[in-house]
Amino acid sequence: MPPAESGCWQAGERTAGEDGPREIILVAAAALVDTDGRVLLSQRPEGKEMAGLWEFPGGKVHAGETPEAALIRELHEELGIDTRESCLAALAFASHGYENFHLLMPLFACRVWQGTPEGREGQALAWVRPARMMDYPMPAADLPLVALLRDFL
Ligand SMILES: Nc1nc2c([nH]c(=O)n2[C@@H]2O[C@H](COP(=O)(O)OP(=O)(O)OP(=O)(O)O)[C@@H](O)[C@H]2O)c(=O)[nH]1
Repeated sequence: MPPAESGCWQAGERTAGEDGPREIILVAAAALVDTDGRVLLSQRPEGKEMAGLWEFPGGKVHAGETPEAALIRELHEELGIDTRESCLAALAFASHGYENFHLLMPLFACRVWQGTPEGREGQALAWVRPARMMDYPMPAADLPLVALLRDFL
């Protein structure tokens, strides 16, 4: 198929970076996968930006932190579970321009952790098969990752 007729070409008439540079925010996220192949999604609580949307657990990487260390810290803080760097497998990344910032988000698969995930910050949790993730509204950055999870998991 000629490039000009393919979906990605049609979807993006604007050139990336047209609006000038935006701050790049580095966020590390996890696809926690259970023994049935379901992935844990966490609902963003009221009062936060993008409240109500379902996302992969994780959060911003602090200065001086590696993405893996940030993710281990966030999983403990948000869900009360413990995992190790050796249990994190780099799976994919999202690179997405939001209005106020550009999100760069490595996504790690994790199948081994200690503890039972619970919404320590009051957030709802759901174990979801990748094929059913379209039933859960997610941030725009995550949509390409959902397609990858369907293929990889
Ligand atoms: N954890 C996570 N964040 C995501 C995903 N997709 C996505 O666009 N984001 C965005 O990444 C940004 C950083 O996430 P965060 O959880 O640390 O941010 P936050 O708003 O809670 O900020 P805070 O840590 O200052 O409270 C948010 O704007 C969030 O919406 C995702 O799948 N997981």
